[in-house]
Amino acid sequence: MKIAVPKEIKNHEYRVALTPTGARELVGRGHSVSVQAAAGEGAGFSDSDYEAAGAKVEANVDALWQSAELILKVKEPQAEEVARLTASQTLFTYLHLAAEETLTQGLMASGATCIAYETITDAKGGLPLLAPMSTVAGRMAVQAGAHSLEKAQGGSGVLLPGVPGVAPGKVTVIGGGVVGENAARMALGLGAEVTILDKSIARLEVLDDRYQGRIKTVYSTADALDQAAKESDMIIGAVLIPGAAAPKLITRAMLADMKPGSVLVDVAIDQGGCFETSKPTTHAEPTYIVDGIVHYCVANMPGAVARTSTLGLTNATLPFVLALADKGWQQALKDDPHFLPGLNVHNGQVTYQAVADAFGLKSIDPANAVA
Ligand SMILES: NC(=O)C1=CN([C@@H]2O[C@H](COP(=O)(O)OP(=O)(O)OC[C@H]3O[C@@H](n4cnc5c(N)ncnc54)[C@H](O)[C@@H]3O)[C@@H](O)[C@H]2O)C=CC1
Ligand SMILES: CC(=O)C(=O)O
Ligand SMILES: [Mg+2]
Repeated sequence: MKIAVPKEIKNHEYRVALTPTGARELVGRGHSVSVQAAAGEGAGFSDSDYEAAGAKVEANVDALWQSAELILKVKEPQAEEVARLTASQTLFTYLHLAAEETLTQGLMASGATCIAYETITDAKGGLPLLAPMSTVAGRMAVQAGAHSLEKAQGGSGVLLPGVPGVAPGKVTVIGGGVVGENAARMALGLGAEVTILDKSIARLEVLDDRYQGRIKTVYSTADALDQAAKESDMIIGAVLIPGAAAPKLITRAMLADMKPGSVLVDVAIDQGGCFETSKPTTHAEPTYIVDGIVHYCVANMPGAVARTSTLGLTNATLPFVLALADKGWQQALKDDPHFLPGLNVHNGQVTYQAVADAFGLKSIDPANAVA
């Protein structure tokens, strides 16, 4: 199969979808791999590393896209990339479509087969291609939030660990999944007072058992959210309803109850965000202030630590990439019931229910698309 790896063009996105190690695996199985010149640079991989692995380095972007059967990316295609997609091509990348109607329409119009990393499942009920980047983003959320608490960033001037004689800052994490647990761990390590809110009792049980009271667990209700707004120095939004738009859990009215200069870090922004006042930001300008509350809403947080993130992401994606290349997308998805829900758009139709629901579209069963 002819596989192309474009250089990412989203603002401050330095990850790459395939490492030289992955290229070597694909080439060894008889596939042809073209990598856009300098695509791996931000993650520490040179063009010559890819050439040594048997890949072709392509400087001509038009040629790269036109010759590809399978396109491997990290972030959702930007407008100029959507315009390049054709009906015969398969795209494998993060898509987060429920937050992006224009992108959804563009992918439908392209006719391409679009498989999302974030809706692939595993036997344990997890999201194995989202988890490594959720781990990164959760760990980053606290360092981004701690920086945002500094006065120069518009923050309240609270140091999370406090000092002897001065109480630590309070961090509330809404959603105790992969992002949430990793954020809580970092906040705990810094010495903050940490509370996790979740709707899943089973998940709260796991966290309670794992942290033995060092992290407080609270069942997420409107009352619990009100209290979190009043008391927290930092609230981290880490909820997910797979594939769907995030519920708005902190409203604009609630900002008035927060302490001035407190910080909202909305990691769930890639699914539209879980705070009413969130809007996507970039690493170039990560924060903005609404009603005295600092908002950090970067939609591609892991891109900033591209070396670690690329290695973590490609470890998880490679088995799926190999299956797509070896079998073709239809057979690969047919053979693996956890790969099948990755299919979001095919032949002009949405194949993921939560995405169709977000825009009032009709979805078709992915099983019918591969039949
Ligand atoms: N901004 C960025 O750069 C990145 C964003 N993310 C995003 O972070 C979000 C969280 O991802 P994961 O932790 O992997 O998901 P996850 O599925 O592991 O955890 C989500 C948790 O939210 C809980 N939840 C759902 N609805 C809730 C509600 N109304 N109230 C309280 N808890 C609720 C669930 O029970 C679950 O425990 C996703 O939107 C993901 O796409 C992930 C990586 C990078
Ligand atoms: C999950 C995601 O959107 C990211 O890693 O950028
Ligand atoms: Mg996006």
